[in-house]
Amino acid sequence: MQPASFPLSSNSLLPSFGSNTIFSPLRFRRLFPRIAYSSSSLVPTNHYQNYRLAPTTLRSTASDSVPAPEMALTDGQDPRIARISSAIRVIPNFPKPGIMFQDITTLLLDTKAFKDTIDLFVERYRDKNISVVAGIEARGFIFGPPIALAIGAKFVPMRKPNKLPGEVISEEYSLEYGTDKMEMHVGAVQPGERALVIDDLIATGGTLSAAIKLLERVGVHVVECACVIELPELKGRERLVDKSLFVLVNAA
Ligand SMILES: O=P(O)(O)OC[C@H]1O[C@H](OP(=O)(O)OP(=O)(O)O)[C@H](O)[C@@H]1O
Ligand SMILES: Nc1ncnc2[nH]cnc12
Repeated sequence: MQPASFPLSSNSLLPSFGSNTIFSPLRFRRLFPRIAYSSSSLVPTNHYQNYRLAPTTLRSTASDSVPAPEMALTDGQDPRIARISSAIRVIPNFPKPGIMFQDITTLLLDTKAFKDTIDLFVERYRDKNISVVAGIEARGFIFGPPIALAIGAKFVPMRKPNKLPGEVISEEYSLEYGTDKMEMHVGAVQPGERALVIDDLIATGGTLSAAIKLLERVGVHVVECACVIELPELKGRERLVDKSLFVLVNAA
């Protein structure tokens, strides 16, 4: 039996920025200036309603401020990461004015980048005794199942209210204005199981923290949360408190 929290240390395949992030936009801009992310600032107000475009240009990200030795690791960065990052499209003003929407549908069109994304997660989580991959609606349903199949875990959907047909347990979580709810089928997981929670993106962290609470309420050990993209300005990572978060790309 493995210890409750195994060390997910970085290795040569998956260099880290100190936090569990393996891509920084600053370094990416240096390497690929023509396909760098739009340099928006994101200022939180509430959930989606909130990624207001501030009228500034470049700004540093959390990843930019990590100590030099950690940055040096990225020189040997896995070449798959740059392709994944460049395959993600940013759509300004969707679904509301001021929001820079990180659109992963273009990543799904790039068969190599999509496969690399899944492979990077599988390389990290195989042999970690994970029996549950919990995917968050909607885009966690895209990345979760192939990872679950590859590591020999079951896939458990974490859904928005009134979508699951069976008996559910729910967890309400707060947005800046109002609340939302996440649901999971009763009996989908058993106490003592080890879970990975997967979504496409972490912004404020409210969604992931609700998923963690839901799983922990029924005695599941959440080994780690994983996302393709992090919006570091929104500090969602802090909301996960002591839970480890692994992301592939930081969007600034
Ligand atoms: O970290 P948070 O601030 O909680 O935000 C992250 C969530 O927001 C997005 O989903 P969205 O709410 O757009 O729902 P959808 O996947 O159904 O479109 C994203 O896919 C995450 O699930
Ligand atoms: N900027 C963003 N792009 C995509 N999904 C999001 N969820 C919350 N903020 C988002």
